Amino acid sequence: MEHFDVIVIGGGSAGYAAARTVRETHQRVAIVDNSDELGGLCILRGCMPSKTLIYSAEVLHLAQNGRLFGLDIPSAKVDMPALHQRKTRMIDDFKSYRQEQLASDRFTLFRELGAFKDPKTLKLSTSGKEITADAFIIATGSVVNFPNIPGLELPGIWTSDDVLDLSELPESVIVLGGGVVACELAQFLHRAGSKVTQVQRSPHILKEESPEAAEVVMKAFREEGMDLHTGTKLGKIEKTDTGFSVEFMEGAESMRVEARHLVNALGRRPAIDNMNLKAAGVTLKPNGQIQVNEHQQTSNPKIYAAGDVCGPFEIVHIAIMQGETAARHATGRPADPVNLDTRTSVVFTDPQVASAGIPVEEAKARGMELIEAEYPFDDHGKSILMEAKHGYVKAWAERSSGRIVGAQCVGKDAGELIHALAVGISMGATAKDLLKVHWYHPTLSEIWSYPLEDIADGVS
Ligand SMILES: Cc1cc2nc3c(=O)[nH]c(=O)nc-3n(C[C@H](O)[C@H](O)[C@H](O)COP(=O)(O)OP(=O)(O)OC[C@H]3O[C@@H](n4cnc5c(N)ncnc54)[C@H](O)[C@@H]3O)c2cc1C
Ligand SMILES: NC(=O)c1ccc[n+]([C@@H]2O[C@H](COP(=O)([O-])OP(=O)(O)OC[C@H]3O[C@@H](n4cnc5c(N)ncnc54)[C@H](O)[C@@H]3O)[C@@H](O)[C@H]2O)c1
Repeated sequence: MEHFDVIVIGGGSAGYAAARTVRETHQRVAIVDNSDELGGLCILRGCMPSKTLIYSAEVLHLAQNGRLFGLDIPSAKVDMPALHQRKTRMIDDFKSYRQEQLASDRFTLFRELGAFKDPKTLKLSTSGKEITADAFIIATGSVVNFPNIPGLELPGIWTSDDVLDLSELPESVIVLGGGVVACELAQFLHRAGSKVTQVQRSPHILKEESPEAAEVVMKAFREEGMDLHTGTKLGKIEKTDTGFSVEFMEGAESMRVEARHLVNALGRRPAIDNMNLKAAGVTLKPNGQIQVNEHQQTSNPKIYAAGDVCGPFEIVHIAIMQGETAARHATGRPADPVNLDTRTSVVFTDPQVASAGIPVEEAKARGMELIEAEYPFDDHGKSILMEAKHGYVKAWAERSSGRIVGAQCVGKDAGELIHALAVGISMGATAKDLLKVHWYHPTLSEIWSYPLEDIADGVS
């Protein structure tokens, strides 16, 4: 039986980071991955293809609104085959680099599904081979969830994978859900030229974000002409002669919408099917993700987990950090737990929603006494001249010290802008510290100086 120092199950962002980190000190590292194509979700069907398409749609949107900037652009429209080709070219490049890394002789790569036979043995699905290790790192990611909604199992319903691989423009699409995937892809489809209807259960989209932030995005979506329904309860989905219909309640009103295509963007669940985790002594959280401690150890201390399979955030840089922590701990090295108090997140809608640090409500619930300050983009020189007036920046700090504990930016390029505050939060900076920065004029970034000044003035 082949024995390894560490076996990593799953070769996506978390798994590759873990394997690379183990390999710094140990020779015998196996990666087990059963995908048809290596590379992981982020590169193949997640972050990179979606952001490639979303950026093109943003350029198109600007061109179509050329009049706002004093430009006469007679017509601008999407060329779906060209868009698809561009995306494919980019992803081919990113994935071939990752595939080379995974297939290099630094690792032993098994292209099979791994399932535990017992806490120390992994059985491979195709060859039937059994392999053992001193430690395991589970990084198998997530799969699209299909909640129990009548008709959701019908053939032809799309997931994000299908939207990201479109080479023709769909005439009309219903997008179910109001999470990050639903919002990013619904706006992309709308801007590309499809007639989009989005149906969300909660009263506001992006329920992980503040209602104030979601409100800005909802307003922008509606102003752009998207048909957005919130506060709904889904009924049944049916096939029609031309596509699909969805029945739902919106408040007390019974609604029915139709379109040629339907996208299930109702969330993802951990990819743990057929892994026999019970035999390995690995327990799950109530939401189905693998339970881990601060060093990413599962209920079996020799088995770790990292990435979407354990959460709590399905975000690629967190998956990488968790993979590195797991690998360092598994190989007996000092391993800093991932500090979620300095986390960042970005939703790539337009306007974008970006956050850093501890969310304001969470900070208050922990008993922190805060000073909060915000400033709107519609009163800021650079955003006004860029016609980017949706949204605001907001920061909050400990009242006693002025140390910034969190920040949010909703607006154009918020995902870039948030990093100025993310650096400060990660380094424990106060508002006064951040006011030493030479905030260049006129930039979008200099808008941060206004709430920072208010906070610095208010420190008790
Ligand atoms: C449409 C979309 C857009 C996204 N955009 C962003 C973004 O902009 N920014 C961001 O931070 N995050 C984004 N994400 C989330 C991000 O892609 C994930 O958080 C990240 O890729 C998870 O990495 P992972 O290593 O945990 O899992 P994955 O990359 O999914 O890797 C898991 C690997 O394990 C393999 N595997 C599964 N089960 C087994 C088994 N039993 N045996 C062997 N191998 C197995 C799989 O085949 C896969 O290769 C997006 C997600 C989606 C769906
Ligand atoms: N920009 C980014 O960083 C980015 C982009 C895309 C995805 N992601 C990550 O991927 C993960 C998955 O995103 P997602 O949007 O697929 O999932 P999600 O969990 O964020 O959203 C799921 C949506 O489906 C709705 N829903 C679920 N079950 C339902 C039901 N039975 N009836 C009606 N509505 C229901 C929820 O209300 C929610 O609006 C997220 O956690 C996110 O972190 C990140």
